[in-house]
Amino acid sequence: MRIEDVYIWDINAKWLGITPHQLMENAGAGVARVIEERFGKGLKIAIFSGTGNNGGDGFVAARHLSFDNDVTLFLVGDEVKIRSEEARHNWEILKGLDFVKIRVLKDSTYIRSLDLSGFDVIVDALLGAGTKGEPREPIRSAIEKINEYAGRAKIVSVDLPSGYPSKVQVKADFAVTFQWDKEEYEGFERVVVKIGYPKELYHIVGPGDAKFALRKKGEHKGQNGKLLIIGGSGDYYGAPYLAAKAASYLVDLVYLVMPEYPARRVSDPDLILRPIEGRNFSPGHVEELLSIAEKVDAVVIGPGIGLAEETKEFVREFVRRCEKPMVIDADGLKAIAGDLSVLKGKTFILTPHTGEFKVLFGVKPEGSFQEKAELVREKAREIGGVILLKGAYDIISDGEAWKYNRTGNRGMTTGGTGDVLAGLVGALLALGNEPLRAASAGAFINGLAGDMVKEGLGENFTALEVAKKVPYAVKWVVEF
Ligand SMILES: NC(=O)C1=CN([C@@H]2O[C@H](COP(=O)(O)OP(=O)(O)OC[C@H]3O[C@@H](n4cnc5c(N)ncnc54)[C@H](O)[C@@H]3O)[C@@H](O)[C@H]2O)[C@@H](O)CC1
Ligand SMILES: [K+]
Repeated sequence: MRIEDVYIWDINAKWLGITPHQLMENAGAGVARVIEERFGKGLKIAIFSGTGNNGGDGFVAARHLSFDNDVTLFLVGDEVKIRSEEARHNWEILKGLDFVKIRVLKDSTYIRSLDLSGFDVIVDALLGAGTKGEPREPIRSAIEKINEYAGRAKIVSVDLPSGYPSKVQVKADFAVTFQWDKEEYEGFERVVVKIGYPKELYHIVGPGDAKFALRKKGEHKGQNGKLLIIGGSGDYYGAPYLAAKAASYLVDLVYLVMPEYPARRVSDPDLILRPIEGRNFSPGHVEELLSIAEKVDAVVIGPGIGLAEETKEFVREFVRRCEKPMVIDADGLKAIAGDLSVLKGKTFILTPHTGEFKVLFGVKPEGSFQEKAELVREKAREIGGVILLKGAYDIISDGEAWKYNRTGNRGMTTGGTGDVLAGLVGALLALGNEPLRAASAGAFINGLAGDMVKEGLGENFTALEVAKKVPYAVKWVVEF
């Protein structure tokens, strides 16, 4: 478990309706439970809380422990700094209790003069995951004060020893950390307590994934992604256009390369249109496309590209030689189905629907979404890349983890929504995301945009409307 995942899962938990109040209650109750399990009851307990949510867990623990123990709560800092609603709520409860003694400590000199002898257990809830830099006063003095009692009283840290990883940190007997043991924490004993996250969080794609994937990478033009989209054939210009349109909301530059015949139908100032000679892509275009690919961060190949033999050959040759991360979609998938070896050593995402999946791998995904997920994972592992299987639940795997996305609705069976998806996934790749995250976040945003269209129009809409809702979906995600 990485701290980055915790950030994402917290947001996804909120989306599932799990409130910060519930999490804090479970966290504080968990700390109290572990203390009583290890050390018994009837204890004299000092709890040091800071003004963040780590301190909030301390307030909750104080209440739980007060039932069978003698509890003193030391608030280190000014109570007006208790900002989160859940921490404030628990602080107000504590203030109304007569059996919990409360002392507010703002002055470092006073903290240094404190006498904590007589306490059996000291709970350290000063600083947690929100710590920035070295501990500052008066927290620093409180940490040093607690450490004077190491060996004399049992010291239990909430989430992690306050001050970690700087030099000045609480010398804890152990830390009670929440739900998962975080890989990054080391050097202290950790006891993990669950705080009510459901199993879904391992697999569900939510706004957390999308928010993380959308973080801006730079302030200058070109730093936030350049994407190449290769598609179109004969009369088909809609598919690559939709992919490009959707992508243009996320990245700085979209190069749309189409055969000149369909390209004549497109005029859009948001896109850089590069027509190439002829009605279809053919192997003669490979060099030209590879040189455009040099300039971008990622490539989408396949929307509307058609199934002419020369085009299939072009796709295989391009994929075999392109070194950029790629999204391969639609007819592009059919082109490579005959020779999956072109994917060897590449960074790529395949975006098949059920039928295309069957063409690619010779088996049809069937059964529950968990069963389908196992199959997708198996095939992703075999080909060494990411597969996004489109459906009522989109399933995404990189061969190790699998995820599923629930946004979207029946209206999205309309033609072209898959092209929008391919464009979004490509854009997220171009932003520098790892393929599993790009695919997951793309599926989420695409479905959310579709759900927003449905709110206004019902279930009869077109893919262009979905593409145009992308900025609204992105805004929603960023603000969530
Ligand atoms: N879903 C979640 O995020 C959960 C979080 N929980 C608790 O919330 C904690 C994180 O809460 P917060 O994000 O509020 O962060 P913290 O409580 O770790 O600390 C933030 C506060 O400390 C101050 N601060 C930061 N760095 C400092 C420094 N170097 N010296 C002095 N003061 C400093 C900040 O100004 C802020 O007031 C976790 O460690 C955990 O204990 C739990 O309630 C369980 C669920
Ligand atoms: K702590």
